[in-house]
Amino acid sequence: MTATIMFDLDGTLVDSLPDIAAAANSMLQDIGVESLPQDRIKQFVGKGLPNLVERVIHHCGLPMENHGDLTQRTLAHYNAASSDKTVTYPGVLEALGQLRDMGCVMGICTNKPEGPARHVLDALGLAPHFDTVIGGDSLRTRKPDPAHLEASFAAVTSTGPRIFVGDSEVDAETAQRAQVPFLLFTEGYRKSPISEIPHTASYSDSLKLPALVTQILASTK
Ligand SMILES: O=C(O)COP(=O)(O)O
Ligand SMILES: [Mg+2]
Repeated sequence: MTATIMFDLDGTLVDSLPDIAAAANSMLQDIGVESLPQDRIKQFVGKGLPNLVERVIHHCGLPMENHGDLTQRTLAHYNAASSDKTVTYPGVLEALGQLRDMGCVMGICTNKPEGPARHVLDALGLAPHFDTVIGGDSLRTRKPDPAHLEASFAAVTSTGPRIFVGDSEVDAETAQRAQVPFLLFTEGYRKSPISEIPHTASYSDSLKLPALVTQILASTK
């Protein structure tokens, strides 16, 4: 038996924070506001770009009426440089190759806008592993709405158990609401202790992923 596996992108397969932070800080520079440290911006990642900009506006005490304009500015900066400093986490390419060899069908369910998500996957050589990419602006809703994950599974032809792999509280809530087993990557952008994030299993080394998927397949036989 094989599995159908949806993956979160930012903080799970790729460390994209440097490019996300650079885009947000370029937007702040455009309007003459001082840059924020990368670790601060990390706390704002997870619920999509419009939400990140909303949190930057709130943090900097800027008027919320500029949200639309500042979101477009940030997206433009991000589209211009979404893979400059972004790297694949160690072991990810090997693990994806092994899962593919096991016959798993895989896709991306990310809150990153679909355009830059596809660009990053292409630039880092990850795209061939995935049969679908559903971004944070692809539907009228996004994670933690389970409809985002359900639409991602519905977009691929698959058999066998479903699994979701992610790094955040948002991903855990999405999996729980969709009633899908959840594998938590502990080295991404989570804000809470691992013990407070509901998960089926967790891992810090992506090379462990194929074995964890095999365990879930064995337990669902
Ligand atoms: O863009 C975000 O806020 C997070 O993206 P992710 O869903 O791939 O983690
Ligand atoms: Mg993530």
